[in-house]
Amino acid sequence: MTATLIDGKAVSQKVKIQVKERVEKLAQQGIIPGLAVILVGENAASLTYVKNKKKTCEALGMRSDLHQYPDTLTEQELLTKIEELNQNPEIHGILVQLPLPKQIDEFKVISAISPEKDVDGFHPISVGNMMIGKEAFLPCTPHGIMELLAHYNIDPAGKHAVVIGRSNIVGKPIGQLLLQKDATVTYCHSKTKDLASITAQADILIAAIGRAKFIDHTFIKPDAVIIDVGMNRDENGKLCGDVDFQDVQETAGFVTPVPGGVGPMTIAMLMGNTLQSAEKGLSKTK
Ligand SMILES: NC(=O)C1=CN([C@@H]2O[C@H](COP(=O)(O)OP(=O)(O)OC[C@H]3O[C@@H](n4cnc5c(N)ncnc54)[C@H](OP(=O)(O)O)[C@@H]3O)[C@@H](O)[C@H]2O)C=CC1
Ligand SMILES: Nc1nc(=O)c2c([nH]1)NC[C@@H]1CN(c3ccc(C(=O)N[C@@H](CCC(=O)O)C(=O)O)cc3)C=[N+]21
Repeated sequence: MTATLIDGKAVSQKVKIQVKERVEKLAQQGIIPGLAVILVGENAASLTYVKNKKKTCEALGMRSDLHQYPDTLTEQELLTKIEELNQNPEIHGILVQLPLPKQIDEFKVISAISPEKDVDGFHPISVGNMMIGKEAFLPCTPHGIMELLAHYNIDPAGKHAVVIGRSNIVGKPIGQLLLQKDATVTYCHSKTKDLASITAQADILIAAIGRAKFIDHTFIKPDAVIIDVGMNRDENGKLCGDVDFQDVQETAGFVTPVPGGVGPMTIAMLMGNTLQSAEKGLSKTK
């Protein structure tokens, strides 16, 4: 038996259709959801993400402004720009593309974004609210993964979920969201000993490592759900995930491809958060 494909592209289309309908409703009241994306430097992965976001915003009738700067930008210049966007009523979401050049303190920058416009869900207030299960913008990649699981009727309750990676943007928050859905969660990272013996116990395995095709069938339990977050280039320069997609086919129960898995869901969730921010702004002014 080959694994069932978790089709992130198809699920993201459905999400985007729903977003588009709500954008059209807002437009009748004269409001266009606006996303501001700040890109400092020329990180290749960031450029692809930025391009996809712009395209999607346009397709959904949303506004997207790209603010692009050379990697010599100072921290103060960036903070001034963020303050200006915080004040701009036509902008409902602000996203600062990570990583930032080393002269800029990432924490300072993220903390400067108004939590009401923090559509990435990276502000400490958003993170705190998410942790205690209160309303917050959820980080797009983990939120997209939860939507994928729900769409395929994969209920995390009582399952052993193993997360490889503990970054603030993917690893840590996906573990939290799975915990909220009653999974038993184990985090692994670069200091974990005997990784394969732990991942082999996973009913749901989340790979957020950043190493091309690192996870093969020897890491996984038969019929496990494998979610591949990685965005890497293989030896031929082709986009690939952290999972060796071909090699796990006969062992896994479900698997996400790269491209076409988690990535498109990340974009769809970002559009959803920006729309939600615009809708909230409207209800406040009423
Ligand atoms: N599809 C999407 O929408 C998105 C994809 N990505 C991609 O996902 C991947 C992860 O991103 P991100 O979380 O930002 O990456 P980080 O580099 O911040 O984190 C990588 C994590 O993997 C762990 N790790 C590294 N090597 C090993 C190893 N040999 N064994 C076990 N654990 C290891 C690290 O451990 P330690 O903490 O000990 O260093 C770290 O916690 C990247 O490929 C990125 O491009 C990211 C965001 C969105
Ligand atoms: N502040 C911030 N927030 C982020 O969410 C963030 C970030 N910085 N920095 C970089 C990473 C990476 N990331 C991706 C999202 C979507 C795709 C994506 O759309 N991938 C598609 C297509 C890729 C292609 O074809 O090139 C796919 O997997 O099918 C990729 C990568 C978000 N990140």
